[in-house]
Amino acid sequence: MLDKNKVDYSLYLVTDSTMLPPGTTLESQVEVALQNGVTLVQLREKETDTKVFIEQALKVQKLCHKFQVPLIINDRVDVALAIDADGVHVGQDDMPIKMVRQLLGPDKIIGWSVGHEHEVEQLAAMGPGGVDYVGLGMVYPTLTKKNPKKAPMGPRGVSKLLDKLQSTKAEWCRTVAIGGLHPDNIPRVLYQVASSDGKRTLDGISVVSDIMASPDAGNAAQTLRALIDDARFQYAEGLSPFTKEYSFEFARKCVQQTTEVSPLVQHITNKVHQNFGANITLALGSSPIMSEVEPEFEELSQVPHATLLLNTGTVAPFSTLLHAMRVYNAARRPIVFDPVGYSATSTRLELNNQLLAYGQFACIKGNVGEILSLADLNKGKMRGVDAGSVGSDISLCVEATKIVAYRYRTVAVCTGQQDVIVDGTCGGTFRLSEGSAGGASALPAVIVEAGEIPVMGKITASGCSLGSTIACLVGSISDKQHLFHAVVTAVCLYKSAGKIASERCHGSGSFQVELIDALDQLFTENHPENWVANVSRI
Ligand SMILES: Nc1ncnc2c1ncn2[C@@H]1O[C@H](COP(=O)(O)OP(=O)(O)O)[C@@H](O)[C@H]1O
Ligand SMILES: Cc1ncsc1CCOP(=O)(O)O
Ligand SMILES: [Mg+2]
Repeated sequence: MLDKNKVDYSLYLVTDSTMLPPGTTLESQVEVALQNGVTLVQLREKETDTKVFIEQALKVQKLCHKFQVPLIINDRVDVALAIDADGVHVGQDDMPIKMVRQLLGPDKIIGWSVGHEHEVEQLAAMGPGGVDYVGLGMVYPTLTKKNPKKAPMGPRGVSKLLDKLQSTKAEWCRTVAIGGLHPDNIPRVLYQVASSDGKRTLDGISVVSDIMASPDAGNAAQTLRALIDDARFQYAEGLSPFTKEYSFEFARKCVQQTTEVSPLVQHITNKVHQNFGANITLALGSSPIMSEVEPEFEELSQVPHATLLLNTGTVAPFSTLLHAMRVYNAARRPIVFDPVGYSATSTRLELNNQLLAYGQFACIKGNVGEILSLADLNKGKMRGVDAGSVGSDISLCVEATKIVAYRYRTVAVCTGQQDVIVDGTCGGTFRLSEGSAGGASALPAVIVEAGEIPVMGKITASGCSLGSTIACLVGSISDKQHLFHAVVTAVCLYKSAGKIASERCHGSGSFQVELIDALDQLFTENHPENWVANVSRI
């Protein structure tokens, strides 16, 4: 007899026989998946007639019994009743939960597809007698769901739904994430998804194509099982010791590589920054390309060492920003995100939040106003795109930068007289169902400074151009090299050039020109030990 409180949701297979590879059947795929660690099965056959569906359900049920794994039927309450399945999964447009419960009785499992906070409120209002678990998503785009009604929400969107489950006290409700989940993004999703209070993490992940469409479904399931059991998230190699000698050596190598590979830096940036950013990119031995033409994004992203600078300064159309982000994420090429004027208007806030909810960024860079707002530590909204007068409290800046780095699993940079850089990518562990441990405060952080350089804050697009600089250097590194160090190198280089330029210039007009000259010079000479900016670990 099923005890629905003891169900293991960790690896939940949802079937789809339209994607079976040649030589396999629905049953053969399910069987090898069960042999290799699947803990729950849902029969989801949208295009099958009732008679065949029941035949299939009985066969799959036999397999599930053999492995003592519960079988859930998608949508068809009648089929579930007819074969005495363990539960039913319904979507938002299917039979209402109350009716499903009346038909199934209290002991069966009811799952619901949930993508919006108000749906969580509804299930909370129904109490423990309603929904037993929710499928949260979709996390990433997937071909499995044809014409999806929901936009991908990314790990951040899923976390927000967990927050809602917490605030509505729906503690009985179990959760799995679904949509576009594969071995290359699952550890990150499991690590990243947690309620803000850290008390709620996912109970499992749900996959369709990764197993059903695999020519070796056993191996696919085993890989997923291992990732879940390993409970570790690893973005890059462990953090190297941050000694001065190591930093110089890394910086030299990083500049050298940038010269050698000349990264293509696609800029989707504001009009104010375009010319300046292109010249800075050239000074750093890289190739700028300003493009907002969606059909060419994919081709650009495939160029070796392509990098994307995504700057929301004069707000390119949302679809363009989103498309570029998807393309570069899919190509596993780095994106440097500069949410200019993040909370200056509600339009910007909404747009930036949507990008942040879905995408994965190598680096998020902002001025103090932007980073404080991103960390929810800014009182009130920003007045414009410049930092304003909020920036004097360095410990608050460090706290905010850590929150941003942790929340978005990125290298976060907060600019100002002192630049704060925090590494949120270095890895960690997750535990299904047990809440998230650790947190932002333990992340490695450094401060880069070269004294007060007021003129740096007095030219427009100086922050944006730091974004270009970061993108150039980040574009040059390999997967195995440490992203954090590349960002630190870029920030040091830029700050050092700013210091030199400020001494050579006659005012903010000539500062721009001197800044490009100084960057060019420092980059060409490549002697990081002579850079004037100081890096200190905090
Ligand atoms: N008072 C200052 N002293 C030294 N460097 C500064 C100062 N203000 C800004 N910078 C530098 O200028 C660049 C732009 O920073 P900031 O003005 O904070 O960003 P934004 O241009 O996005 O508003 C960064 O590289 C930052 O380090
Ligand atoms: C003035 C202005 N308006 C929209 S974007 C922009 C440039 C902002 O540049 P930065 O963030 O580097 O100061
Ligand atoms: Mg800026």
